[in-house]
Amino acid sequence: MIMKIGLGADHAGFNLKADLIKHLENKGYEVVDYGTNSVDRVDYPDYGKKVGENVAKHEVDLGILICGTGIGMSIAANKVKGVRAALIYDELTARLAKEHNHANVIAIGERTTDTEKAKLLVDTFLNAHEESRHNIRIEKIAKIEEEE
Ligand SMILES: O=C(CO)[C@H](O)[C@H](O)[C@H](O)COP(=O)(O)O
Repeated sequence: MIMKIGLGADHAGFNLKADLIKHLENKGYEVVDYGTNSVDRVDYPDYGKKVGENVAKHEVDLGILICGTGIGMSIAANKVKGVRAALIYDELTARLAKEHNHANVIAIGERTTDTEKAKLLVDTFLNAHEESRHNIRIEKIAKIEEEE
């Protein structure tokens, strides 16, 4: 089955989002663009929430969020129950976000990561596999949500 990936960005991530959408479509992924649709100033929590909710509802298999640094987007998306959003900034964090943290959302900074590197990080994340030895930790994260 073709993997469906939801992307969201604020104004500071709009251009990188467009580049990543083209990259993912060229690779055969189904892409859902949750905005924003221009470089007009918007608020990143609106897009972090939107993508996070669609990942949590399984409308898409994975989410990719882009803002200036990726930090705000990862904070916002992690407020949605069921989301494990990881800020990735090099090949190691891209790979371990999948292997160790079973991330279902990744966040990248357009102001901190150039386009070619961002494509490499996304590919690294997508090609990595969740390691089952970390299941107990993922379950403990889910339990924190139940305690709220
Ligand atoms: O990086 C971000 C949050 O972590 C966002 O892109 C913010 O919008 C950015 O930090 C500030 O953007 P602005 O263009 O200076 O308003």
